[in-house]
Amino acid sequence: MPVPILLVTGFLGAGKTTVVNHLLAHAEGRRIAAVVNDFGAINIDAELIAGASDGVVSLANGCICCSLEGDLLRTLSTLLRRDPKPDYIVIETSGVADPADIVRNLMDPVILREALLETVLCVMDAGTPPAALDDALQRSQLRVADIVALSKLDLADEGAGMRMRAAIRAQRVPAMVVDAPHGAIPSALLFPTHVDRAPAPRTPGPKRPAEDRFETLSWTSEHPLSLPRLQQAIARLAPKLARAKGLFETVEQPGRQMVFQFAGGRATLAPGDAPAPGVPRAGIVFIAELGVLSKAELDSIMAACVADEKGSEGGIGFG
Ligand SMILES: Nc1nc2c(ncn2[C@@H]2O[C@H](COP(=O)(O)OP(=O)(O)OP(=O)(O)O)[C@@H](O)[C@H]2O)c(=O)[nH]1
Repeated sequence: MPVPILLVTGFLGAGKTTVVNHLLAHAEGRRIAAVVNDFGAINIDAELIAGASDGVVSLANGCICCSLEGDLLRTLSTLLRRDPKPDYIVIETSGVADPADIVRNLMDPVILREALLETVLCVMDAGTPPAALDDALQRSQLRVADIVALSKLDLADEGAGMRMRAAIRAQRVPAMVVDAPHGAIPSALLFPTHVDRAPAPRTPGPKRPAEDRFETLSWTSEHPLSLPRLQQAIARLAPKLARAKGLFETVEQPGRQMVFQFAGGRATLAPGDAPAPGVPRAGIVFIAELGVLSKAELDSIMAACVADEKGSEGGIGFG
């Protein structure tokens, strides 16, 4: 029987990695291989998921819906030659990927013989303003979904879940909508329980012209970062950012890696795993609309996080 594929899509910072991590942490004996695509040069997602599973393949520095489509197909072929074969394959797209193109790529005859797209899951921040669903990329991510998972309901106001459901219905998306508190979705919804049931092949829609709308800027340092100075830097950068995430040591707690996330205008900091040998002590990926943030401006703002001079107080608070 073909190996079922779960494709996880959703806008920048929606909560895709959180869903995949939850799924891998609750695999209950299933062999789940994960393919993770970050379109920046540093694949932070792969590092965040690596702790939860051995079978993570990272595709970075490009998008699997366009520039890395060949890499995706090669990766899938390699996974399918593994002995034992994975029971399921999860593909997490980057937040800027158009899943319709990936669905088309998965129709490759070599892949189709051994693996079939079973479910497309679109993760959606429940606090997203309904008007954002008019955006072509977000619409495309919703349109191919079989299931829409509402994330971050705990952060949104009371009516947000209802409003989002109504906005999704208004887009005539036929998907089932479920809540995904901190990434939790019943795995029975995502993977078939009767493995002898082959999913039906899909008909991919017409190809959309590629649109370069976002760019990623990576910043690394061999020094730990000062937390108050980082707060000031993020406060300056926030109006220009669509998303940022990174791993670094801090001056305050050297030898311990912190996970930094900036999504939906909210910054958070959490303790991470021990730093991997050979990686820079700080690595952060910043995603902005094209032309909004230059590397020179980013470098000069971020340099202050490791500089010697004393910074002033005040900055963005970490949630
Ligand atoms: N409070 C809360 N935070 C959440 C929830 N789901 C995700 N997050 C947080 O949202 C931020 C972004 O989540 P990710 O899972 O990294 O988002 P993503 O869609 O993989 O991001 P990209 O791959 O960069 O597009 C992280 O700080 C998560 O911890 C949730 O249900 N509740």
